[in-house]
Amino acid sequence: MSAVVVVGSVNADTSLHVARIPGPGETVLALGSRTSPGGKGANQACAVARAGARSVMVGAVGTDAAGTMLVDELGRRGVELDQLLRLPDVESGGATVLVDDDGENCIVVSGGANAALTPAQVTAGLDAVDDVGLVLTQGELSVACVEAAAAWAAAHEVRFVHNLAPYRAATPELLALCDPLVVNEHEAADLAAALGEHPDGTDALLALLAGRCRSVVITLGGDGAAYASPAGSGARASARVEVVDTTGAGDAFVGAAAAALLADDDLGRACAAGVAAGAAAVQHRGAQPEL
Ligand SMILES: Nc1ncnc2c1ncn2[C@@H]1O[C@H](COP(=O)(O)OP(=O)(O)OP(=O)(O)O)[C@@H](O)[C@H]1O
Repeated sequence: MSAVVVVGSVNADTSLHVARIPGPGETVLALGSRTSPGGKGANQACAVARAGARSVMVGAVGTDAAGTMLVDELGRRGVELDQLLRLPDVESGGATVLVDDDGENCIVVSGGANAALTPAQVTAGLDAVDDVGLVLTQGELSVACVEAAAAWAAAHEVRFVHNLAPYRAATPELLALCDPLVVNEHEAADLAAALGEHPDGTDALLALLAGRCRSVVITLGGDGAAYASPAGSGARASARVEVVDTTGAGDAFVGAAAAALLADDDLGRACAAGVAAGAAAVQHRGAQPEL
């Protein structure tokens, strides 16, 4: 059975619920806290599995207790972990997530084992997976690891999907392989600015990025998502739902959309699947639903 292989970060998330997110120099008391599996790669791998597709994780955690928790939790969520390395002498990656009463968040990520992963380990991990149907990456691994995954996908004629989150500079060569590039509105604007352009509005942003990538998706928060590809462009609206916590909404979108693309859905149907998963994600606390 063909797999979505997620080459990405795995973090232990500590989520702190606060009345409001503090400014510089301020201290606030948390109203509650919980530790759960996170990291954009792991969140997306879980979303792929939740969508019913075969999901394989290529990445790294430490040999610490957090690493053991992460392996257990991802396994329980149906993600294949044979290529998730346990690296000695390095801590597992971690993120501290502040979520306020309005569901807004603010996140600090510590790379740990994710930052120690090498491009050669990424390539070896991909080589070891049987029947890779789609390679999915995000911006929390090193640029060199993402480029190694993209190069592997190109060499093996496998679809490459990149979620440029968090935003960072991307080469024209990497962008040209993305099918699609998935970005939110801020990441899209940052990317456009880096290309020396300041297009006004989503349609202009889509047109600009579609010219640099094989296809592009811009997620629009509560408004859903818009897409453009050589086969056509369009938008998928989100259902109006009560927002509890937006953490991981983008990851839920990307994982569900990748699972749909693996099943040969077109980009419009993949966006519809992503929007439905994103709307479900904002209705629970944390990056992933409790099991
Ligand atoms: N308020 C909302 N109501 C319904 N759906 C939402 C809402 N916010 C986000 N979503 C869903 O999640 C998807 C991704 O959201 P968004 O565009 O905010 O990405 P993001 O900034 O990467 O998210 P995050 O960083 O919070 O995980 C949207 O396309 C939509 O489907």
